[in-house]
Amino acid sequence: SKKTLRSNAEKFEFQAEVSRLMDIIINSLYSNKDIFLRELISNASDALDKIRFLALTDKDVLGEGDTAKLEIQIKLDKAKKILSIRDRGIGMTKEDLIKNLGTIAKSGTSAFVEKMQSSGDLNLIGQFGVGFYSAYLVADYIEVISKHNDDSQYVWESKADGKFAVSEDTWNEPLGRGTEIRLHLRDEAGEYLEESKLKDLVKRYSEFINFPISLWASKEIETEVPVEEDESTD
Ligand SMILES: COC(=O)c1c(O)cc(O)c(Cl)c1CCC(=O)Nc1cc(O)c(OC)cc1O
Repeated sequence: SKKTLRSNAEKFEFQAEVSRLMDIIINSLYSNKDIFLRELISNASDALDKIRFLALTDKDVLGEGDTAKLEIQIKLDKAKKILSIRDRGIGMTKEDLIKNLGTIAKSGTSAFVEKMQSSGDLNLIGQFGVGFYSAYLVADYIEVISKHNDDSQYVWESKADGKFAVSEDTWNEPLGRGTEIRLHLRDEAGEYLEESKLKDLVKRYSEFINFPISLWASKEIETEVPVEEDESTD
């Protein structure tokens, strides 16, 4: 659901081409919205490939314990209507977040936008390196939390309204290393919080992925907090 961007965050404008792409995606009548998960799993896999390649020459980059587990975790939070895709890939520094997710469109972006405009076909979005933005097919507010070995943890956020914000992450659980894409789903995208649907999609899109993908549904325990009686102040 829509949120206001964090007040103390550094705010940026999307590069025009990227902004145009996002508008096309959001207004497209493209019906196969499932592709967003294929794109995010593919990005996670690419980021895991990058850190695994670096680890071939420098074992230390992997860290120890959980950060050494090269895997993808998908979490459903029905209460908050948030679908998260987390990987322990190479992650992004603050500069990477700003560059990769908003200011510098990859060369293919305008080519893809032209093609997409006429064909209406979003299916090839991944070939142009801008598959991330397909997540706006199902989410109206996205947070990207990332931790790279060379920087502290940052949060990128945007409602695809022309701007995005980046702030140092002092409130989320530390990732150790990698990226978590937190999709605040649109009201009409509730199907992506159903385990059966996600199991089916993960099976379909993980066929050629070389890393384990686990699916978690967070059980929101409804705790009743007794409303405190007003203390009678005499
Ligand atoms: C390093 O990639 C990531 O951290 C990552 C991830 O682990 C999962 C994801 O869903 C996404 Cl979107 C990312 C970021 C991937 C990305 O955007 N890469 C990228 C790299 C570039 O060099 C670039 O040049 C402008 C643009 C990019 O989008």
